Parts: sequence; C-alpha cells; structure tokens
Amino acid sequence: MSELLETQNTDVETVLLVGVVLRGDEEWKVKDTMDELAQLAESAGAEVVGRFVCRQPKIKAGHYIGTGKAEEIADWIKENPVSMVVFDDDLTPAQGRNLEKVLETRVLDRTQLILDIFAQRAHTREGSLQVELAQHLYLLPRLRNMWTHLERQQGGIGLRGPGETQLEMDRRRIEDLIKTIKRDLKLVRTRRTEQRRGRRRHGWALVSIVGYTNAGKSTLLNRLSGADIYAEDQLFATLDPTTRQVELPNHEPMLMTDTVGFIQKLPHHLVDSFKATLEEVAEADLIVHVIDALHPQVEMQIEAVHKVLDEIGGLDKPMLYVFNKIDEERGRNAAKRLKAQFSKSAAVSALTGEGIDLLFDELADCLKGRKVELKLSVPLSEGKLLATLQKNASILEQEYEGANAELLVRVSAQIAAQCRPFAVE
Ligand SMILES: Nc1nc2c(ncn2[C@@H]2O[C@H](COP(=O)(O)OP(=O)(O)OP(=O)(O)O)[C@@H](O)[C@H]2O)c(=O)[nH]1
Ligand SMILES: [Mg+2]
Repeated sequence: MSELLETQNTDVETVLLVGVVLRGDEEWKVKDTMDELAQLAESAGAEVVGRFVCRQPKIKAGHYIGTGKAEEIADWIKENPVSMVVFDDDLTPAQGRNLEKVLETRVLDRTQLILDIFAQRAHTREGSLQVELAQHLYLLPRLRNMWTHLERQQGGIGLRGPGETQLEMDRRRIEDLIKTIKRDLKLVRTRRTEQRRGRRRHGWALVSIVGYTNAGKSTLLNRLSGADIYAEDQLFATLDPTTRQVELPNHEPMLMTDTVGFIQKLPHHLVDSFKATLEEVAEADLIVHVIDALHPQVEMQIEAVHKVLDEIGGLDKPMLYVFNKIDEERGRNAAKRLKAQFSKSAAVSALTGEGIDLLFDELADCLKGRKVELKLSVPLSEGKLLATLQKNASILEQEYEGANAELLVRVSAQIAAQCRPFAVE
C-alpha cells in the first residue's frame, strides 16, 4: 500500500510558497493571499509542502527577499527537496534568475502559476489563443530565464503552453507570433459581436454571470438551466464561456453566460488577452455578480471583481448581486449582513436550490425595463400591431416589400413578445 502511494506521488510536483510582509502591510492579508496561492498551486495539480513568510521593510531589488532569508530558504530546501518555489507576487526576470541561483530550484511567481492553470484548462480555440497570447506577452521579457529552465527540466507547472520549440525562437519571432495571435483573436471577436447581434435580434436578454473564482457561478448556471457545466472546488475550473438558455417564470427567454472567474492581482496580460471573453460581459443587458458568502474575505472578493469590471467597462451595467452558499449558516448570516448594502440582490444556495424562486423574481424585475432590437416583417393587414409599433417603438429602419412592412425596431420586452411571430433573422 505504501509502495503504491509512493508511485502515485512521483508525478506530483511539490512546492514551497514564499510571501512577504512589508512595513505597513497587514499580516492577516498576507496570510489570506498565501492561502489563495496554496489553492492555486493545488488547482495546478501540485502539493504544497511548506510556506515561508518574510518580514522586511521593503522589496529588495536583487532577490525580492533579503539574501539572508534566501539562504535560509535554500538551507530548508536542502533538507526538504521541492520541485519549485512559488512567490506570491510578480518577480522581475532578474529576481527570478537570482533566486534560482541561490535556491537551486525552479522559481515561479503568482502570474506564472495562474497562466499555467489557464493553459491546463483551455479547451476551445479561443481559450487557447488567449492563453497563448498572455503567455507570450509574459515570456517576452523573460526569454533568457526560460532558456535556463529548459536546460534543466522539461514540462511541468509553469512550463506548459508555448512549448519548447517556440521558446527557442528569438524575440523577433515571438513578436511576430503575438501579432498573428492578435489577428486571429480579432476574427474571433468579430464573430462574437455578430453572434451577439443575432441573439439580440431574437429578443433574448443577455445576462453575464461574473464573480470571484470558486464563488459558484457554474453551479448556479447549472441550477438555473439544468446544464451540466464542470463545477469543482478548484480555482479557475471554468475558462471557456458557456452560454445556456434560461426561461424566466414569465416565459421571457434569456441567454446566460458563465465565464472565467476573477481573482485579486489578476495578471494584466490575462485581462488584456481575455478581452474577447470579457467583452461579452460588458455587452450584457444585466450582470449577475455571484458572491461566495461563505468566504472569510468576501468583501475583498467583491472589490476585486469590481476592479476587473471597471477595467472592461462593465461597472456601469445593471447589476444583480447574488449571495451564494446560504445552505451553511455562516454563509446565511454573511448574506443577510451584505444584502443590506446592495439594492438589487438575492441570497441563494446554488447547491440546494434554496432562494432560486426569489432570484428568478429579481431577474425578471431587473430585465423588465429592457429594450429589445427586433427585425420584423409585418403584413400590412396587421393594422393593430403596426399602430402599436408606431406609437411605442423606436423605428430604426422601415421599408415596404409588397404587402409587408420590413422593420428594424427597438421595443420593450412586452411588445417584443407580441411581435415575435413576425420576427425574421
Ligand atoms: N456549500 C455550497 N457550496 C457551493 C454552492 N455553490 C457552489 N458550491 C461549491 O463551490 C465550489 C465552486 O463551484 P463552481 O460552480 O465550480 O464555482 P465557479 O464560480 O464556477 O468557479 P470557477 O469556474 O473555478 O471560477 C464547488 O465545490 C461547488 O460545489 C452552494 O450553494 N453551497
Ligand atoms: Mg466555473
């Protein structure tokens, strides 16, 4: 038995985590981000075997941490070999190189770890392109460092993705590659915009689910739509957006999209690279912000999501706050406390279904003033409907084709329901 366990464990990478408490930092905050870093490492498939927290007045330019501390960690590693050391903050290429020399092991930072998870999870062409772009942008200033990695070891966490052949390319070729990926992504983006217009024309409300990673977004969409999206106690279980049709109790159809989760210190390259995915969020009629009410740092998580939304222009959209995980008492209490702070909110358990009816009511309420763009072909014999449209719709285009009026109109969801028999592609 023990032999079996040992063989199973040989593939698991072991990691040591290192964080820094600077003068003026609150110690508990660093502990929290270290806990999250541990979760990230585990989500990447590694096993965390130790943690170091360095207290120092400021970041040291050469090694990020003081050289004395680096040597102390090196001694610890001699006694407890690990496959890599992961730092909680971004390192400069030089700091990474210097630390590798002292620690005599592979050194990664938070961004590289997140990029690695993304590389593992990307399944669609769009997802892969976006991850590849983020990786290349990150690699560009670090090429020299990556080459030394490759001499020592192939594969493993932090080295997945662009692949060794690409790493051998010189800076120029990587830059060309970045250009090509950006061009491909532009095509993806155009296709998405067209798709979205088509959906709008059908009168569907577009709703985006956003939230901190692991908040329960996929579980909620599964609950609302009966879909079967991968939901796990893992950070960044979802990477590629999934859209499902959900019908409100008043039969109004909406399209809900579950998308990549957010995290504090989300690497900037990732936000840039995931623009196509994130744009979808900003284009929605309504944003549903799912919040893990069970999480001890729930306020920080809400703030981190707001920050990313702000970056992608989604903060001024109508937003419904959904406090999730109220099946546990702690979650229920936190949800009660937080609900008071947000005007449009609901408390649910995506897991058990508790509160889902009230959530549907809130969704209907948020969408009731929504305007829908429709392309119509209305027979002139439909005098009553045409009169309603003249009176209540914004008519964007109007043409007459034989006995029909061809219209592009913007109307309320209620009038859209009356027009639907005459909607055209
Ligand atoms: N107790 C409890 N757990 C829940 C609830 N909803 C989701 N979870 C759990 O929370 C974890 C994360 O759920 P997901 O639905 O994968 O979360 P997500 O927001 O899609 O996460 P990422 O895709 O990784 O960003 C899973 O282990 C779920 O079972 C809930 O209402 N109550
Ligand atoms: Mg998910």
